[in-house]
Amino acid sequence: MTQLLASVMNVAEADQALQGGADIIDLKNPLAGALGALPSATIRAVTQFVNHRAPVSATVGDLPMQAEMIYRAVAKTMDDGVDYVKIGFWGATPALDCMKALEPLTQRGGKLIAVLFADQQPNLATLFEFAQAGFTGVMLDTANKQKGNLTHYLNNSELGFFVKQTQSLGLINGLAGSIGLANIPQLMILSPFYLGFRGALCVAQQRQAVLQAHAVKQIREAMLNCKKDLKIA
Ligand SMILES: O=C[C@H](O)COP(=O)(O)O
Repeated sequence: MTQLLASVMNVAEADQALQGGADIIDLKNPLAGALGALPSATIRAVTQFVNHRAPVSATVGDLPMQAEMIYRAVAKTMDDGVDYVKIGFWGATPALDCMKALEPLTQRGGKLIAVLFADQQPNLATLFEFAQAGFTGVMLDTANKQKGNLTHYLNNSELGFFVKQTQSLGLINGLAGSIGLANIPQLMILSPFYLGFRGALCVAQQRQAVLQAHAVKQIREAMLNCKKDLKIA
């Protein structure tokens, strides 16, 4: 079953996300960009609060593709005790030096998820390089949250290729990028490992507003209903 990843910014929102049925709690500061990082203290507090009821991931910030800086941010976030660390690989071609620099951390057991941006024409033929560097997964998101959602940039055949390709490489995959209820049927057909949400879970669908349990529940139910429909078909 495709999992529901909910991006939260504090303990209260993590509580709402769990009450609504989120499968993965993702820590992110939506006030600081697409992959805004939260302070260590918040990451630790939420991880402690979740207490293994769900896996926890955290983003390292909208960092430039500088290997040393990314290495330090990922190592620090791993030390905060999360299960997965999400790292943005901006631009069309993923920075090989950054990928390589993170290899010692994947060898130490770090579960890293690369985030590629659908609105930056990502080269989906390079996914095997993430597998080679020991990454646990790759997800698609959008960098510009004002300009359309994931499905505006990649059609279902491209998204399906991404899901299949990651699966065949043994990578988990995720689809996100200003998606909401209306996109669920189209994306569930692809059976991704998870769908990621923030804006759709918040008051007035504004990603910088407060996340609410009932919105998480609505998304959860829509995903479950799609799964049932797929089984019947
Ligand atoms: O990781 C998933 C994201 O937090 C999605 O955020 P968004 O739905 O506001 O684009």
